Amino acid sequence: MKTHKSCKISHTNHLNNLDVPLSSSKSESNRVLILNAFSKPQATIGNLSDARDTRTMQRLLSSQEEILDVLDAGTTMRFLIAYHAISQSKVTLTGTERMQQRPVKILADALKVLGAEIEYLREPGYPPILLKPFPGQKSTELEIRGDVSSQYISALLMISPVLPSGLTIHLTGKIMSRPYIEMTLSLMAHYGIKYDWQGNTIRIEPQAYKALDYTIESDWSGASYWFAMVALAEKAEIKLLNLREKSLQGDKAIVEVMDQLGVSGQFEEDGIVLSKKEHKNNVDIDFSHCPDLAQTVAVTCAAKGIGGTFSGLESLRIKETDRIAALQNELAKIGAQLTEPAPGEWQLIPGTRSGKYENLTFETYEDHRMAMALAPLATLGNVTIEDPIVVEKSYPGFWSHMAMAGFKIEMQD
Ligand SMILES: O=C(O)C1=C[C@@H](OP(=O)(O)O)[C@@H](O)[C@H](O)C1
Ligand SMILES: C=C(OP(=O)(O)O)C(=O)O
Repeated sequence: MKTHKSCKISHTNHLNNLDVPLSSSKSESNRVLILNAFSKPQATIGNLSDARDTRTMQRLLSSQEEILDVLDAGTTMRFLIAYHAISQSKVTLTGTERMQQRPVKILADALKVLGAEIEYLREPGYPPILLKPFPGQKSTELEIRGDVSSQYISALLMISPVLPSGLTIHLTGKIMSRPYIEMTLSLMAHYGIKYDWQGNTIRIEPQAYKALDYTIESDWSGASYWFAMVALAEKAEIKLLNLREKSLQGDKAIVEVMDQLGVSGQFEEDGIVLSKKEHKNNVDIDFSHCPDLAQTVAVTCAAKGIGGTFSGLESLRIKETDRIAALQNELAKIGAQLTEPAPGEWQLIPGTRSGKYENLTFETYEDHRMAMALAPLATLGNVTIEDPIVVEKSYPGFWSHMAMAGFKIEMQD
């Protein structure tokens, strides 16, 4: 997709008889690429994601360069730090300006306990980061906080079986984004790895990855924007393809969340059919284990006039942008407020401007999820989304799928 200044989406409030193909999961894809890199021979991966973050992971895993640029891909950065920390190569990992503000110290400190030699090239605790050839394993056990990013834990888990003495990881504090840790372990199990998870301790013995073909499911985070469109449209019945009732992705939680916001989901063999139903007037949602759904849900509540009590939003400040600040700014344009009356407790106050909109323009803060969470407002009026190319990070087909759904999409320079 070419870079355009903005994208105008013309108002459409009926979405009918549509099969949405979606992108496949970038979280599953990025893990399977790392696991495949550790396996001999490699497995065949079906339905690998077309997300830029996945394409970047694939490209960098086969690169011989000394400086690897992950762009704005957080999982790619965190997984590759662990991968290269225990390799015999000398590699620098860098990324966009924002990526250089996303913390990696907790992961790097854990890798140093293992014996890795790591240097920060600019700001201590942040990329760019230099990973020297691994001198050998110094420890078989480490402690790591579970309340900042699960990506650090997934990164350590995936290298554990190939460490000469395996690894015991003690998780401390609250465990956030837990389904992503479970996804990592389930995919490792698919590759033949045995693990033992008791309480807050995970033990993985040294063992070989065995390639087994795998087909990646559609992306539930990307699906959430379609749930939002159904919640907000006047009439809607659509099918989202290749989503399974038994999923490795925690963002499948969108089915239960949107059930309260007026969307009924019925699983079929090849996906899930969404239709409209009654909604609640107030909801109480904890996003600790599905942080990527927060923007979709906040925008949907704001536009439907539903009050929200939200928790588990801590990690939103260290993602592609400060997602709390970005939401506060953009929700204000539809008269809604996101406030924090007590630490960690958030209130979504829909305000007076829910209903139909005139022309509204939204900024996206270099964050794909801001663009895709705000786009469903086109069911209520004409909407302009700035910097539409941001969606490429996880869902490059998003605008063309919206066009398929009947929205008139005009890219503007
Ligand atoms: O492991 C993963 O694939 C991800 C974990 C989550 O991050 P945190 O664990 O930092 O919350 C999520 O927000 C991100 O989009 C993808
Ligand atoms: C936070 C996200 O991704 P990452 O951390 O991999 O950049 C996301 O996709 O919303």
